[in-house]
Amino acid sequence: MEFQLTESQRALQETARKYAREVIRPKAAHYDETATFPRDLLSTAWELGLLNMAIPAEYGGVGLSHLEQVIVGEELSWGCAGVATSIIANDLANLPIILHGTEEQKKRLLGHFSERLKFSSFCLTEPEAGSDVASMQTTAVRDGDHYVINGAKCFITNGGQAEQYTVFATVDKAKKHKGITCFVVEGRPKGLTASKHENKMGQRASETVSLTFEDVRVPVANRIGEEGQGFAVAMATLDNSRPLTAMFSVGIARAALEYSMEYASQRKTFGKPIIEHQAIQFMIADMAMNTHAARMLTYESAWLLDEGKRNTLQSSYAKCFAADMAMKVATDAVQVYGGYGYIKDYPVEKLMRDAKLIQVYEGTSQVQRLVIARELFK
Ligand SMILES: CCCCCCCC(=O)SCCNC(=O)CCNC(=O)[C@H](O)C(C)(C)COP(=O)(O)OP(=O)(O)OC[C@H]1O[C@@H](n2cnc3c(N)ncnc32)[C@H](O)[C@@H]1OP(=O)(O)O
Repeated sequence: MEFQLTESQRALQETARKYAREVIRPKAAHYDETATFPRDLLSTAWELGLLNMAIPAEYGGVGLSHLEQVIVGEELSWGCAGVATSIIANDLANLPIILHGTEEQKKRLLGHFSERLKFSSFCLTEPEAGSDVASMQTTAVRDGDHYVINGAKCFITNGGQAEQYTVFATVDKAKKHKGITCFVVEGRPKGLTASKHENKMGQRASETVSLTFEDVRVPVANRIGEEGQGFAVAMATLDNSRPLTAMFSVGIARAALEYSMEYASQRKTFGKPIIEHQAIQFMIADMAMNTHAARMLTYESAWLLDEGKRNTLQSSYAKCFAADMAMKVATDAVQVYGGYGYIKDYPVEKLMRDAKLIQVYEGTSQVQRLVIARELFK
């Protein structure tokens, strides 16, 4: 067992850290304030090979291991979790193709992402179904060598920018999860419309929209897996993507810890820097300890995937622990800053707003506990 990064992993970490420090951080407050799409930042990420990390090199992607992806994920989120979510959305959308596509589909549907900066969206969540994926209402009806998709999806990252959509729909509602099927919709066909960008509490740099599908035709050749396999495709995708969202939490927590240490060293009360008060020392010790514990859980959940092992349990351990931890650490950072922590001119209230979303997306903290309990009692 090794507890240190290799030389190439450290080099990759340094590239991502430099990008986060010099490119993301200077503009993070602007994109948070304006809630506009950070295309310039994403363009630089694409040029540096920090976008499309999960697409294997043989299909034109960056081809990083899962461990390498989470190492990068921590740095991106340290820069700004909203920008990190925008960057990673392509990988989430492309994972079903990477994991379950045929050779022909992988070449055709992944290869073009290396030609220029392009976005792809993962369309699973629906207004009524939410966490209960098996209850989705979007339908896909076979019509010759096409399917016709009708329905609505919500909370879709980069949905207004995307040129490709990975969409889950049911071919038979009565079959519940056994009717769900995965499709790739190319381009922006007639009948596919995106709403305005949602006005979110945090991660405001990531674009979130609702999508409506009205008689959207998709060729049978773009069905990923068989009819009825879509639920398993979605669950396997989330097993693969949750380590990254866990690591986003670590990035937020590390930023909150660093800001708190810096502020606590400068701010004085009762004649000494507040870091010399044990009350503050204990808070900062807890912040550091829990950030590190989440990082270790996340490394393990990613390493299992690199070993070709199922990581459902460890992926939910990491996502759940890290998300709840980041919320607590960011809230404590606001406490360390006192009144200034509540003011937007200081950096920590953004971290608290950004952390909250990680307890909600990619499976809420409650869904993670459900998965953990089911895995334990299997
Ligand atoms: C990184 C950037 C982030 C971008 C923005 C974020 C985007 C998002 O948030 S994506 C959407 C997030 N949504 C979620 O995470 C959905 C949460 N819900 C779930 O995960 C599931 O619905 C969950 C766990 C509640 C289970 O639901 P439930 O309907 O009870 O299904 P369940 O009975 O457990 O399983 C059904 C079948 O699937 C199988 N299955 C379950 N889990 C898995 C798995 N991990 N792998 C393979 N198969 C699985 C089961 O074995 C079962 O198989 P069978 O058909 O043989 O019985």
